[in-house]
Amino acid sequence: MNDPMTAPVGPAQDTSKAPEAAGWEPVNVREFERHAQLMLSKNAFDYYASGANDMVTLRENRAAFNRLRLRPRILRDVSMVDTSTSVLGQKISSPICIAPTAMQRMAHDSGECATAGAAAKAGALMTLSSWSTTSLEDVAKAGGPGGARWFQLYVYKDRKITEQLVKRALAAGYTALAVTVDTPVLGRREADMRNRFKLPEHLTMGNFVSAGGAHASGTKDGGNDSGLAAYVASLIDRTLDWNDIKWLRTICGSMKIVVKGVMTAEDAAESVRQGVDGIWVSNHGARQLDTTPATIEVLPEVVAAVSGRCEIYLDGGICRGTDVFKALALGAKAVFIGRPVLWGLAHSGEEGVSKVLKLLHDELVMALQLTGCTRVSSASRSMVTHQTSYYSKL
Ligand SMILES: Cc1cc2nc3c(=O)[nH]c(=O)nc-3n(C[C@H](O)[C@H](O)[C@H](O)COP(=O)(O)O)c2cc1C
Ligand SMILES: CCCCCCC(=O)C(=O)O
Repeated sequence: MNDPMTAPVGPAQDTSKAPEAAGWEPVNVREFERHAQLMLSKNAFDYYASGANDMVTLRENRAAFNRLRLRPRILRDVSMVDTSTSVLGQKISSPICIAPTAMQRMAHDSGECATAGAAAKAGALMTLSSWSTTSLEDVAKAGGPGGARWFQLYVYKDRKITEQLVKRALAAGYTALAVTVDTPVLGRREADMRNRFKLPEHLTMGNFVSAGGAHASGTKDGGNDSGLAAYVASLIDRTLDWNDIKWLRTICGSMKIVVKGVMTAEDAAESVRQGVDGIWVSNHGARQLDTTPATIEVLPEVVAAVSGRCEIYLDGGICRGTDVFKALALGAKAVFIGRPVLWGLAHSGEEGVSKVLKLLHDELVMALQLTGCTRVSSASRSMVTHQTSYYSKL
């Protein structure tokens, strides 16, 4: 297996098969996606890009942001803008954080290490997937001692494996566990079914190498189906409930606990009752239950139910600085981006991720300036309205 820290530029960056991609400097996230489509194998691009079933929610995650209108304030000296903030007491340079996405080495040989390097350079928070193609220890090393890092947890049926993973994350300096709660079974991703999705043979699930066998390969023979769905069905614990969150608290040491995948006021209120440290509003990038609402649409009900008792984060469909602004204005403490990071990786590894982070950061700064805000906490509820509110006043 290649050492991800020193691996040569891999086939994903070979533009000889995609001459249209050579020298293309995308100017927005959607162009990074189009570029990635030219560069990546169909197996990899479809896995990264698709949503579940008819992808209604995938479209909604974007469309709902576009239905919101901004109400800018004027004459407020925006010559200096400060985007810094904090999550769970940790200072970060920007409210734009990195969501966990599995198997990043399909996008670039340097995969998760490149993402960690770019995050550390930008002072951004990175969340590493349980299903990383690099070990969590190597990713921590790549991010360096100052890097802000959370670890995303999938709970395995084999609780010893789960417990070891949690202990390793603690030892490696991850400061929070983002427990993903929306994935008792894998969503129906039809492109992966058609492609009979498989993790390429030269890659492994970096956190499970010592567990060996199916744990490390990341896919099982799914027959005519996606190998990922078969892997999840055989190894991931679908009995997960609130008692497991209590159990995780007993083994996670100083790491905080964030539940990732909250979509209703009821579950937000229950999460607070159960004493979680943070609530992550997410529909898993529209890859699990299709026809749920967009995340930005459910944010207000979650904010109301939580009523300031813990931090709230949001992901899903963010690809503009104005999207970030809208989520902050509606009560998110920070936002997370999933696919945009993969598109940056596919473009040019660490440099590509840095470019995506900078692009979104610059767009956020401009959104703040043009709405009359000099810091992220100035983005307020009154600055966002639904497009229909203008028609109702006619
Ligand atoms: C290719 C891919 C892999 C993902 N892998 C994980 C994962 O391992 N763990 C997890 O909790 N969420 C995973 N997610 C969901 C993301 O963390 C996040 O919720 C979602 O991507 C946000 O939407 P966005 O891609 O529109 O930014 C994955 C998403 C994608 C697109
Ligand atoms: C227990 C479900 C694992 C899902 C695999 C990675 C992921 O979250 C995704 O593909 O989406």
